[in-house]
Amino acid sequence: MADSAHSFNSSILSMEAAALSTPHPPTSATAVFEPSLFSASSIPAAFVWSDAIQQNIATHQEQFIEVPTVDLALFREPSSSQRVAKIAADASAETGFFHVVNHGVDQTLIEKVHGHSQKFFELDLSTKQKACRLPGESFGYASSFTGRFSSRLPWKETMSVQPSPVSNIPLLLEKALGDEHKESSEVFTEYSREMMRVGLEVMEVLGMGLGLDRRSLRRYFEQPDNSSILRLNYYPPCQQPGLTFGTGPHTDPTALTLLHQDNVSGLQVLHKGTWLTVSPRYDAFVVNIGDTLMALTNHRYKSCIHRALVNNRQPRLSMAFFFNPGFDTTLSPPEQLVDEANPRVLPDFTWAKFLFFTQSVHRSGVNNLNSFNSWLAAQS
Ligand SMILES: C=C1C[C@]23C[C@H]1CC[C@H]2[C@]1(C)CCC[C@@](C)(C(=O)O)[C@H]1[C@@H]3C(=O)O
Ligand SMILES: O=C(O)CCC(=O)C(=O)O
Ligand SMILES: [Fe+2]
Repeated sequence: MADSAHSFNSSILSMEAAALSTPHPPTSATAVFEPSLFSASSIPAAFVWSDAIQQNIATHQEQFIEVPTVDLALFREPSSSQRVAKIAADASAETGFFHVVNHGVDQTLIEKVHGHSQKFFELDLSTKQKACRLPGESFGYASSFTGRFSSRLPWKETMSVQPSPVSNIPLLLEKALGDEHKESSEVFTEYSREMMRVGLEVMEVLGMGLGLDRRSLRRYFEQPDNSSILRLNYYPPCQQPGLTFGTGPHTDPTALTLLHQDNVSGLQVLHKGTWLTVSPRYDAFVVNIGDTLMALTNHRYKSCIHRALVNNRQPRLSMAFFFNPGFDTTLSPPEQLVDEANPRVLPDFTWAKFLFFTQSVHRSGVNNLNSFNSWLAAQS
């Protein structure tokens, strides 16, 4: 169970929240994530993670992973599409992640998103808090989730926006912060549109990789009410980086994550029992299979266990686009993925229900689907 969680209060989910669970009240903030902390020689106890200490992350010899690469330009060539789909499928069935290149997203747009994200996080804390994630909401600015969780706080600030079905980007930037943030709002909107295009194309690759037709997975994500999330992550320097995590070990509950990291390393994935660093690659997106896609493929593809480390030298920025089906799309695997040898692992569910679970019942970690399955069983 979560240490504590706000109720999730989107209009779509609030009725369900009321019906399914008594939301936990927010705990009082145990530590304020303000700039003086970034140079403090010791960090507050609420940020200390025992698994970081046990695993000696401070002194551990860093190893790098050779990342499988999925080339979308080659996928578009009929003669090589099957070969590319196989690379993606093998990677997704093993560690649940790969790089995607030749994605067609303008490099200048990516640079602009980094620039506008940087500009946002460099604002005064009091200004950022004007776009604050309110109790019960899942969008807006949050520092370290103080209030939502009381221990194992992540060493990060985040800004989360929803590009569709109804975009809250102008509301969170222009309306909360002022007209001078209009350009940031436009850049994040355009980037989200591009991420949805790439997300759909990757779904085609992954569908074909299962031996199915191109639309077999893509069709779950095509409706205009898709509920993806753009989350900007900012990891300030930390003077005791071996005691904490920027983002703790977890799988993404979402369907597919398209992540772009700046040139500071920090992202690690668990590969065959070993934590390996994913070197930043500016021309590529890191694609993570999330729990929702694992469920939708009847566990053929595995959600990727990953985490982000912090360092004591420089801030790090990453942009995660969590690509999701519509809130109410029924997540029932394509029939070809279910047979006697591969019986259904999970019952049907909707992204709305799973999102509610991750925001109000369970704190996301490495075992989200099992916990969700038990919770669903207890509901019925
Ligand atoms: C639906 C979501 C919940 C989280 C944001 C998106 C997808 C990833 C989830 C998260 C990043 C997994 C690690 C823990 C978490 C609390 C975080 O550190 O941000 C998660 C997000 C969340 O619950 O807000
Ligand atoms: O910052 C990173 O590299 C990873 C972030 C992440 O895993 C997330 O936002 O879900
Ligand atoms: Fe993640």
